[in-house]
Amino acid sequence: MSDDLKKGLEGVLVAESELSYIDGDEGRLVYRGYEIGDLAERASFEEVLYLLWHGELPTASALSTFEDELAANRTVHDDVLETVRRLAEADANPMAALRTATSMLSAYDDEDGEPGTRAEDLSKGKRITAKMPTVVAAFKRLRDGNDPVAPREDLDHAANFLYMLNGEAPDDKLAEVFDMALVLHVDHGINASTFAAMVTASTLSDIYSSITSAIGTLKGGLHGGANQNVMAMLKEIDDSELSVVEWTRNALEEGKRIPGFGHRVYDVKDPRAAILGDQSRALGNASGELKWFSYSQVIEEFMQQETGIAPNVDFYSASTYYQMGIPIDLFTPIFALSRVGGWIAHVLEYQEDNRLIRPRSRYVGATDQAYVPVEQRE
Ligand SMILES: CC(=O)SCCNC(=O)CCNC(=O)[C@H](O)C(C)(C)COP(=O)(O)OP(=O)(O)OC[C@H]1O[C@@H](n2cnc3c(N)ncnc32)[C@H](O)[C@@H]1OP(=O)(O)O
Ligand SMILES: O=C([O-])CC(=O)C(=O)O
Repeated sequence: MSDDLKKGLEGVLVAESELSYIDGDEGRLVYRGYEIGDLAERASFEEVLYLLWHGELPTASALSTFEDELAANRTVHDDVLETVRRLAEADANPMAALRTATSMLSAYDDEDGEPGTRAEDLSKGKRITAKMPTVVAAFKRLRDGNDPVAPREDLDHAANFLYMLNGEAPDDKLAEVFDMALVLHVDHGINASTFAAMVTASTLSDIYSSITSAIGTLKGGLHGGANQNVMAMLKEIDDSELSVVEWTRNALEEGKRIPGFGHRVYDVKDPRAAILGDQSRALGNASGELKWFSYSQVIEEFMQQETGIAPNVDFYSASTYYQMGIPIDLFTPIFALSRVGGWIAHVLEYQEDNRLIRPRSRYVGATDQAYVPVEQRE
């Protein structure tokens, strides 16, 4: 492979950004100058959304207005709920259902501005961000044979989602852990799904199209879909006769990738994995069942020793969400409920100085072929 061909666009710079800084050697992540650890511990998801979209942390009154605006936009149109019901009855993949419903939401967003402008994309982006949790929670409830629970405006984004999912308001601790997870997942440079959103936006398409592209891209197992695969692995290990180390060693010997490990940018442990690992351990301690955290820790140590490959964000989010009682196939939709904030932020930033994104491939196929009519082909 020659030097000018960057398979997977590795290391290729496509934009300047003030949104998130990643130091892959030190394991450091910063949103607009603020360390991820500080934000995870001290800021709410709404505050971080505001920071990403507006460039600075909100004042108390700006935050309150912003929270109210999001909360007032949580309800989704009955037609969309009806489609979600059909998708649930058809046992659709939850990410596919979210992708379809998010796309459908655009038909009921009657703001008629100019796509590709900040005003239009920000106001629609707020509505998408407000409504996606309602879609995911409704899908889960309908799939379980329950009616959807209408959103509550008096709860914050994290607590309201758990309320709509379970039909009862979460205790403060669970709401806090979930809010922290939303903060940790909201942005991460030009990852694959963010790039997908930017490619779509760069054609001057609309923000619903960008978010729909991004949801489809986040779904895959090499990206956001890995969090579900991590939990499936932990459960498979639990069901097997093998020790955690034996299972992991066999998987590596069979040439399998261990979900939740490795990263295009980090050479060391993802800082988000460290924070989520603490949450996973704390939940295990609180319930008295440390199995899922312990398995994860053994895998991490073994992977470090055998391969030097460290965990990424998806590794400990899996056991964290599982211990919160969240169904495994909702882990990636939950990632999307957070990352939508980053997708919107990058679209807004890129469109300040938009240029169509259009890379090239090197043609290595045949040339000078003579066309043969179909009846003469053998
Ligand atoms: C939110 C997120 O998207 S975080 C990432 C979530 N994805 C996963 O956890 C899936 C598992 N991880 C992977 O498949 C990869 O590490 C990726 C896709 C994340 C990054 O891939 P790339 O940057 O293309 O790395 P690449 O595929 O070149 O891997 C480099 C080497 O590490 C190995 N490697 C990378 N990840 C793993 C893994 N999880 N398990 C075992 N080996 C791995 C590869 O086999 C390769 O080895 P080789 O050079 O001997 O062939
Ligand atoms: O940055 C990436 O390539 C993947 C990732 O960790 C994320 O999207 O959060």
